[in-house]
Amino acid sequence: MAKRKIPVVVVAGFLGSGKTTLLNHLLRNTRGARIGVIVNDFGSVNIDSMMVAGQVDSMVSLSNGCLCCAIDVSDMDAMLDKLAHPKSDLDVIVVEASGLAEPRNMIRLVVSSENEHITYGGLVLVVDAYEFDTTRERHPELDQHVAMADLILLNKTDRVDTDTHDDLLGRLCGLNARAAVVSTDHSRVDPGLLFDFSERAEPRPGEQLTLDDLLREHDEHDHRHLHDGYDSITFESDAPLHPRALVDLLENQPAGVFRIKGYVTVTAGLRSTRYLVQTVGDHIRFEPPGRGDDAPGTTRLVVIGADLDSDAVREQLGRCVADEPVSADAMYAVHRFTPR
Ligand SMILES: Nc1nc2c(ncn2[C@@H]2O[C@H](COP(=O)(O)OP(=O)(O)OP(=O)(O)O)[C@@H](O)[C@H]2O)c(=O)[nH]1
Repeated sequence: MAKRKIPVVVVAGFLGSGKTTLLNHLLRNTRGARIGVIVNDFGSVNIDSMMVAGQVDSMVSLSNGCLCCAIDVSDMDAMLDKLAHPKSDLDVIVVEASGLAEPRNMIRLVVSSENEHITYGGLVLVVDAYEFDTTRERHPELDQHVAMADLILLNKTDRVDTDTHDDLLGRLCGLNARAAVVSTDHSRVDPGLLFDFSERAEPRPGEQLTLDDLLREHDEHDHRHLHDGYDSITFESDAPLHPRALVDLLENQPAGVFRIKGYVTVTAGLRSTRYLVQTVGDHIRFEPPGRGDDAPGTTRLVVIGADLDSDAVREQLGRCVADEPVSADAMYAVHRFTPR
């Protein structure tokens, strides 16, 4: 009997909307399914791949650019070939696009693949309920992304009140009457909703984009990409950081910054502590580093934003390095942002 083709599900969503959180949730709730992932990060250090490391059956990671433009169909094929081959017993491949990727291009790359073991499995779009309207003001094309999706996760519902949630839910359903829209907190969705996508050789005509549409639009090259104007800066340090200085910087971010993520070591009193730190807009969170933390002791942060002054950002981060002993109570600054 012919082997079933492996569905390739594309997960997209603006910076910080909850894509890696979704991937981690799926990997912890596989129900026996074997999952391969392709992880793409905009920065030169792939923090996302570190955040899912150790949980996944097979992973390919690509950093330093947006999957939607940094690669062509043959590059995508090379990545898919690593995961989908005759001996591969994966049940699904999840492609986590960078937060600045164009979903249209991602779909095109998968649909145009010549790998005979895969089939396009649909687009899952993660929407940050708290940031959606602000982001949409800067990027009206988010409406098109919503319209293209097969499943929409209205995520971070814990950060908005019921009226805002209901209003947003109604608008998303209005933009895409075909897709299921599911409200989630920390991307906790029934995995069956993603893995049961039926085989689909191409986006369904009349309902979203046809293959012809995808290919034609890409040839035109006249459309702006979400990542136009965005930069990413990587900051690395072997010396630990001063927790209060770091929190001060995160609370008063350099102009243009939208997203910061990475691993930090902070020191206070006699202790050094390691965290995974993340900001989305003005929302800050410090968490235990988890299994993917492959360089304990060092700090590696990726800062993403529009029109950033790289030297100024690096200099500001450099000033957070603790160059003399730090009193133990400086750690309270961080404790305000750790999950209870
Ligand atoms: N309050 C709240 N925070 C959330 C929720 N989902 C995710 N987060 C947090 O939002 C931050 C960003 O989540 P990620 O899953 O890394 O977002 P992402 O879309 O992968 O980010 P990029 O890859 O940088 O685009 C993390 O600190 C998450 O813990 C949620 O439902 N509620």
